[in-house]
Amino acid sequence: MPPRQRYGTDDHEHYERPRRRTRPRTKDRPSYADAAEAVVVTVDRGRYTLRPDGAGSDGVGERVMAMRARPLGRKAVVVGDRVRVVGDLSGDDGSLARIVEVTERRTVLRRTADDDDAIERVIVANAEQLVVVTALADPEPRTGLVDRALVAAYDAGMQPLLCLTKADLADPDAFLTTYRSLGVPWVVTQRGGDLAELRERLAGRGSVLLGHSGVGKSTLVNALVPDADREVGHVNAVTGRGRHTSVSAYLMTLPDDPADGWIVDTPGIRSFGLAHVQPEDLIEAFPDLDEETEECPRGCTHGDDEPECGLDEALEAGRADADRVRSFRRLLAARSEPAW
Ligand SMILES: Nc1nc2c(ncn2[C@@H]2O[C@H](COP(=O)(O)OP(=O)(O)OP(=O)(O)O)[C@@H](O)[C@H]2O)c(=O)[nH]1
Ligand SMILES: [Zn+2]
Repeated sequence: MPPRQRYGTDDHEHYERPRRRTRPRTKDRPSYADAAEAVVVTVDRGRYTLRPDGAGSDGVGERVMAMRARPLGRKAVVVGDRVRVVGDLSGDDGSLARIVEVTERRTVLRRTADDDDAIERVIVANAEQLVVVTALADPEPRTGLVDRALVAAYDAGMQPLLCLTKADLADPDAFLTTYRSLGVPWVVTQRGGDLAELRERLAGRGSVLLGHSGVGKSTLVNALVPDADREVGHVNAVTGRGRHTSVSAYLMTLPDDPADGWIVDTPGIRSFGLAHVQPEDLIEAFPDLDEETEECPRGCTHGDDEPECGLDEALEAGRADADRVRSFRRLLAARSEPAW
């Protein structure tokens, strides 16, 4: 019986029992049956900003501050997590709700420990797509960085999307040659151009936008979510911290998308360690190549310095495309390049 009904008006017996016998037994522990569901919008030093399902309706705020409750133990709570929450959901100043449960994650985008940060971290949960924002010029695109972002996407089980900005300054063809054989989808954007194609790619799903300073990521975010600055500003006002100083990832629902798509901006993510990514995990993103590695010697990394790699046999036998194998091996090598 749900706990709510234990205190129902029909339950006379419950109150007539001697007091001692009503001592809570294990099965009477709170089950949080009336907890609300919410998504984690941003995380800032132990404080979580949530958007509850049904936000904006009776007594339910658009943005609710919360802390973690004891039942969570040490489990991390990250941006994009679906959580169950109890307590004050009004979102009023000074109110604080409690997160009692984190729903199982569909994807996890993580980064390995790096110089600035000794802990391996999950950056975003439940996103399906990683949008790698790269300028075609000013700054010049850097293949190594794009490759590293792709490795992170494939490892996370996310679909990559190349978003090539500043197409008014340079032609995308030369750059795209590098990615054609991997089959990475792409869109181009330019100053004054419309974002219809990008919006279509973002509709109805969760996407993380990753890009280096100056590539035009903020310009895109502001066009997609005209309220973006105000939203992030509001969170920092509540937490008492300056704008864009401490928030490293921030989730926004797309206002023009009836299918409830959302994006996560990552203004604070400056490095992206990939040491945790194993060749076996990466090659799974390329089933045709994966199949060719079944006979590889134990521990084969599938790199071009491996003496008996199945990928080389597949090339010799004409079963694999040389450009595709070369590109896959370039991604493998990008794991250990410095910085993202
Ligand atoms: N020519 C051209 N310039 C653009 C385009 N998109 C953005 N810019 C310019 O590029 C510069 C950087 O854009 P931002 O949107 O601030 O880039 P960002 O990636 O968010 O960089 P940070 O704010 O430093 O993190 C700005 O001067 C923009 O006006 C574009 O499509 N074409
Ligand atoms: Zn191999």
